Amino acid sequence: MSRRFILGTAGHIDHGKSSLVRALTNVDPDRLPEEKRRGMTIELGFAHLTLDDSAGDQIEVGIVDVPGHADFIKNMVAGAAAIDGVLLVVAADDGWMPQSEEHLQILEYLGVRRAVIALTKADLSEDPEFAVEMLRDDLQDSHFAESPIIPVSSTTGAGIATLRDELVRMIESAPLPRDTGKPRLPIDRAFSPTGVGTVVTGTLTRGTLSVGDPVILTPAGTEGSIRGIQNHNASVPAAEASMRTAINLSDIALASSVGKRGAARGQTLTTPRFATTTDTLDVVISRTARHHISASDREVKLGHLGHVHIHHAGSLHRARLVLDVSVQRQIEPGQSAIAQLRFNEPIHAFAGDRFLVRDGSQQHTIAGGEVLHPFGNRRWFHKEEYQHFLAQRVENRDDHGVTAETLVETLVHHDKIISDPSVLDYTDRSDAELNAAIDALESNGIALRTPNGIVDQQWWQKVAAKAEAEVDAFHEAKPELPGIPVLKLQKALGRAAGDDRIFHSLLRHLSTAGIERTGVNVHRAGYTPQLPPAIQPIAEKILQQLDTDPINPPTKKELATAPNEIKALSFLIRQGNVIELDDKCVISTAGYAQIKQAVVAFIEAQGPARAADLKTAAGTTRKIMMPALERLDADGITARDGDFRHLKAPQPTA
Ligand SMILES: Nc1nc2c(ncn2[C@@H]2O[C@H](COP(=O)(O)OP(=O)(O)OP(=O)(O)O)[C@@H](O)[C@H]2O)c(=O)[nH]1
Repeated sequence: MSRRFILGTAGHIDHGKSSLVRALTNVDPDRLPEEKRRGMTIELGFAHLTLDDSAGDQIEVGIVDVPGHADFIKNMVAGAAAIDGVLLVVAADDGWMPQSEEHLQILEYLGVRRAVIALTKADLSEDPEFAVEMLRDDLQDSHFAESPIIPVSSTTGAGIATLRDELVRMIESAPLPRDTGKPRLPIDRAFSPTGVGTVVTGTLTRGTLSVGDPVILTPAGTEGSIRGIQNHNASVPAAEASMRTAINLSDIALASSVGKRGAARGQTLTTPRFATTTDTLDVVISRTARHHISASDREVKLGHLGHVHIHHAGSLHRARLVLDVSVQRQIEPGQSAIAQLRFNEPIHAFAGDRFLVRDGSQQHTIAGGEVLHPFGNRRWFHKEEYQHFLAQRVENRDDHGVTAETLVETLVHHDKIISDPSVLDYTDRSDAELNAAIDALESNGIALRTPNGIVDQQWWQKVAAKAEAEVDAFHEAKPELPGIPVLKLQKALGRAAGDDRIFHSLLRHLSTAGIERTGVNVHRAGYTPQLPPAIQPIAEKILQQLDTDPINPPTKKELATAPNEIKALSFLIRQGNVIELDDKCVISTAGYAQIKQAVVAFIEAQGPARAADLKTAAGTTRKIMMPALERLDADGITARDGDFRHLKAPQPTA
């Protein structure tokens, strides 16, 4: 299989980027009539180059030619957001210019780490070697300080072969494209050729998209599916990570015809699993301390509550910058800071995404950043624990953002419960990487998988121990009750029980410690309620009083008024020794049986009867008979028909 690489171009206007791409590929990347007329690149241009690697295999290079003019920085960022390496172009006759510097800073901010520098128009330079030396100075204190500098001329063809060799070397030294299985395609162009529907183009940064896949445009939230895929003008069944591709969409129109819900640059195409948007990003922001930084750029303030423009994955958003003012109110050149970006509109972002910060007037590129947590919490941002959570993320990063283990560990430490592990979907880490991280954290005693989420293991054990202690304390304090009511236990456990699904997991976990739930109560397995010794005689006395004249028992009030008497009577009712007829009357089981027998005998002999006749037959009072009959109805012995009760026919057994 041939290797793929997305190469961006960068450099000051008229330094010869487009000519160089043409010399390398024989494709003219300036495709707009206006570009031809004005002789400069406005939109992103795309070309395709096939190189041979050192083993003779092919490398498919997608070239994104970005505009050099200062007015078109937005387009430049859209192109640079998805590139694997850069061809930085500097004209030998002009040297390092403002957009050479700005592009270099943008590339650094966006995390581009591989470059070949082309010193173009070498034919116009009297001393190309001196020009190379000067350029080396300009690149000092940048990530590209050691990158190869190749003098070339697109006019004479000099140096082009060497440049190709250097490009191959750079590509071979780069890691293979990563596939996290999380497809995202930031759209750089959207158009609607007659008879074909909507076509979008872009670089699929991760994952795979296949013909027929359901897709969603984010942040618009418009659903559709993939009708066709092209790569370098040929139809393919699927697009893979790091592939420049054109996708023909079903059910998604162009933005111009359906307002903001349609396809346009700035939207990202993804699958429904990854379509959640956010309006608050927790980030780390850095400002360069380059020696070339201009005085006017240096003076731009980047402070707490300032308005900034954020370029991210080809889209541009306004945001409010929030800093932890206990640490700093400003980010000066050369400084980094944890910050929160608050947007007024939804944005689609993953942890690990890079972005560019430009000032409110869009005149200056002032900083770059990386997303630490895509679902920031505005209320918590200033809290110490939250700052700690973010600081840990800053410290444990690699080229793809926060490491998988830190992503999980910091989240369980801070939240204690990840009840919705799908937040981990929004990271530049595959499911396999995240699962391996969770396994490692489980074996280190840090996290624990429960059926309903991932929890902080130590905290979970503490909560489980507290729950056990609550159950035992309840049995001890109220041995006559079957167990602690669920709601009471939930309240005692606070946050742990706030999420019903997690509380459910906790109860399941507790079953291994011999704790069970029956109905609304949680208790030790096999627990039998019993009255405290001091109350037992009271219960016996109540039973005696009820047995004296079983069908004409004393009322509840007559039986129990003192707290211990009430406790004893409630216990007898719960245990089934005494039947509660209504809120005033109780009766012994023997008394109820007598009434039942009298009612059944009377109706069998006389047919359906009125309550008054049944009361006389049973020899009790109306006060007892009325609720007793309702109870007999409920028990399926009798049934009511107007003023009459008849016996309920026994239900056929199945
Ligand atoms: N002599 C000479 N002229 C060159 C060379 N490369 C480019 N040019 C000329 O320089 C001018 C600008 O070249 P482009 O390739 O359009 O420059 P660009 O960097 O793509 O410009 P933008 O895309 O608008 O930023 C054109 O007139 C080219 O003919 C070269 O190697 N030698």
